[in-house]
Amino acid sequence: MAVARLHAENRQIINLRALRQIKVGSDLGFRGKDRIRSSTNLMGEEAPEYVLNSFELAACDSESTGCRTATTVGNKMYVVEGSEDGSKSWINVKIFDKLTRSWVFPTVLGIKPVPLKGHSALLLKNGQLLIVKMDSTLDGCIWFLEVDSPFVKEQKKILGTEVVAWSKGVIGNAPKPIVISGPSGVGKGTLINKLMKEFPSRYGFSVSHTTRAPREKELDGVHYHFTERSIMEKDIRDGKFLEFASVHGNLYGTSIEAVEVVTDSGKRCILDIDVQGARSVRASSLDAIFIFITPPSFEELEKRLRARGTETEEQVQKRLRNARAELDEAKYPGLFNHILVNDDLESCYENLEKLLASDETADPLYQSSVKILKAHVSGMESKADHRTLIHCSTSSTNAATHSLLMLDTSSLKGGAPGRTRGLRVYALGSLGDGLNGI
Ligand SMILES: Nc1nc2c(ncn2[C@@H]2O[C@H](COP(=O)(O)OP(=O)(O)O)[C@@H](O)[C@H]2O)c(=O)[nH]1
Ligand SMILES: Nc1ncnc2c1ncn2[C@@H]1O[C@H](COP(=O)(O)OP(=O)(O)O)[C@@H](O)[C@H]1O
Repeated sequence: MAVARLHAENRQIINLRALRQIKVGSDLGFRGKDRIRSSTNLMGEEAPEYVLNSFELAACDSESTGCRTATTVGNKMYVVEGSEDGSKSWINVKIFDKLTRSWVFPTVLGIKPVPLKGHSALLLKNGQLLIVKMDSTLDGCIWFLEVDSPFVKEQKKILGTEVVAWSKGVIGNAPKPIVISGPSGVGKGTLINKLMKEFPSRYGFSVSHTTRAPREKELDGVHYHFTERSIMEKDIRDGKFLEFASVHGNLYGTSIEAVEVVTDSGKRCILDIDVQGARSVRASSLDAIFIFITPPSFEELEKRLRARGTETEEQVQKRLRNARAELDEAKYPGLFNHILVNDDLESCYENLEKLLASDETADPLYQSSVKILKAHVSGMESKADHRTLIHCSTSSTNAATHSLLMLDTSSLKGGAPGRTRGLRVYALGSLGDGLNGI
């Protein structure tokens, strides 16, 4: 019934949409051969607007010339274009300012959906473009380009340029990442190692970048990505980091990729970062659980730090000074969800395990062999309704079929720079492979 009603509603809207379609491109420097589709501005419009163009009309061109979409938001038109040419693939976002009639090349933050052989775009009410990649699995086809979101507005002020930011859409809710902080020598590493050893397939460690020198037994890419300050600073400017901080005189940071490598492997991500980093993650799009590990006494902390024997006396002194500040900052209300005292190692570990188990009832990660060959997205967002239709041609076996998916964007969490989680996808049309009610 619901499916039939949707189809009926959509047929009416197609006609309205035909009248509203704007043809752009002739005066914008596009080559005549390129096809451009434009979506009208949904921002500020009260009435729900939704469309379903015919598949042939809407399907995006994925020839070797690539694929472009153009979406208007206020006085700006956001052009997303990408192509894969042999071994080279590229993706580009540019903005046409209709007032000055000039092109602007924005700072592009986040991880891009490369390769982008073809795509379809739709402007959502929250200032994000929904981008559906073609020739991609269902799990990898949904992306968001934030063009007018609070995050992008803030970055524009900081960077003084136009900014857009990518995030990948993740179907379902994976369990929240875990941020573990605490003073140097309290036992964070020991507890995390124990957890990873006992549950290697459940937890994965976010490998940070640091400018400090490796310790004797530390391996590059395993304990840290050891890097040069100038390289790390450039990557920070390029928006590759979720957070970073200067700790004990060195630069430390969590790259977006470090977290994504873990979550993409279906594991729960553990971050070992300092209190400043924890604050930044709190303010970011990453929806995490924050745990502070505290020592039974300051004397015991000093004893452990010295017994570890990895620091010079000067470094030990610096770490102890910073430890006092961190222990104070941890009391700041609303920063840490849990504070665990690491007195006896076994009982602290047991408490940590219990705490994590109580939060592990989230949905399993969704994996699908269904491939989106071509797609067209159309929205039906209103204040109460955040559903989007994806009209696509799919393939799960050798045969391609035309299908209709509905994407529920009402409970999205996170966003750029990182992942947009909590997407729900429902199959409305002919999709096999157990897709109904994902
Ligand atoms: N903000 C931030 N802090 C980090 C990161 N990685 C490690 N840290 C913190 O940097 C501090 C020093 O770490 P490290 O040099 O390994 O020394 P340790 O804590 O004495 O083992 C610790 O408080 C870590 O939690 C990161 O990516 N970001
Ligand atoms: N509960 C504990 N009791 C005694 N020693 C501990 C305890 N937890 C950790 N340690 C020891 O303290 C030292 C510092 O621990 P580590 O995990 O390296 O701390 P962090 O990662 O917080 O800097 C290590 O030598 C470790 O074996």
